[in-house]
Amino acid sequence: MSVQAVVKRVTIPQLMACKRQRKIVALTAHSAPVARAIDPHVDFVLIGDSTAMVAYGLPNTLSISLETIAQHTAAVARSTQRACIVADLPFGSYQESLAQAFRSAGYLLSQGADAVKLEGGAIMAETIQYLSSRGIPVLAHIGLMPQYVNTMGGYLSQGKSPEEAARIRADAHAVQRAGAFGVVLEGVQEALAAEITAQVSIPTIGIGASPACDGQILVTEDILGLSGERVPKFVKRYADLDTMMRKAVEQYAEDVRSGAFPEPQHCFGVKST
Ligand SMILES: Nc1nc(=O)c2c([nH]1)NC[C@@H]1CN(c3ccc(C(=O)N[C@@H](CCC(=O)O)C(=O)O)cc3)CN21
Ligand SMILES: CC(C)C(=O)C(=O)O
Ligand SMILES: [Mg+2]
Repeated sequence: MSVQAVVKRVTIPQLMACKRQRKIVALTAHSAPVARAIDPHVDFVLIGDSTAMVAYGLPNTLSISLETIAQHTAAVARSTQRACIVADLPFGSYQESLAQAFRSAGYLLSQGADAVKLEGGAIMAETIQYLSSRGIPVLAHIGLMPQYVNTMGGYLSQGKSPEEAARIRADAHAVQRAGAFGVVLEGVQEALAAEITAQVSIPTIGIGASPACDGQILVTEDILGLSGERVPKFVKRYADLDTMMRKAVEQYAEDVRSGAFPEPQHCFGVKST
């Protein structure tokens, strides 16, 4: 029998049980080093379609493929032991039909995801019901939905008018009824987030949605200072890794040019004859 300690991943029922007990902590990751760094500290890690923007320099999240999300999901799953793995279903991989959604979500689970996330409320209820009743846990994402950037006309906070707030409230109830294990609330005001969090029995995960939510998620590059100057208003920067990287690379370049690097300890011994 192995003496190696078996670290069990956080399960979906464990995440659900956090509701009103303790805050759920989540961050995004798409690479091994970031996944290793966040694994001990988060309840779940999201392989977000924001990878399109923060890792591939694309202008929005619309053009990242299922295959690319799958590759990053496999990398993150290999590099973590503890955190639950949630992968974003990218734009175009689930809206066409229930069969397409199951095929895409099933593929992400085969690559190491424990659950998938998809954008949409009432409009996606049938899909959420289809997947969750067939063994694929679904995290819903409502409010500001980046895959709707073209119909919204930008990344605008949602639920400001009473009609919009009522729609988001109805979306939260619809995804709960459909079987979502949780719901991401993005870019909604505190009063609405607090009301939804109090009304639904599944955990709410906020991003730009106030401390009233049952948990919080942010894009890791944003908190590390690796996503450029323009970050959403809701981001808090905890480090400036961009400056650290630039300084390290500048020093390396200087050392190569001056001959200060490599030193003897960086060289393989030359056998004297
Ligand atoms: N790096 C990164 N971080 C994110 O949080 C993120 C992504 N990328 N890509 C996908 C979406 C896009 N997101 C965004 C992007 C910008 C704003 C933003 O700047 N919003 C304005 C408010 C606009 C308004 O309501 O008028 C802001 O000032 O925060 C919000 C969410 C969140 N997601
Ligand atoms: C909720 C968030 C952070 C998301 O969907 C993403 O990073 O793609
Ligand atoms: Mg996303």
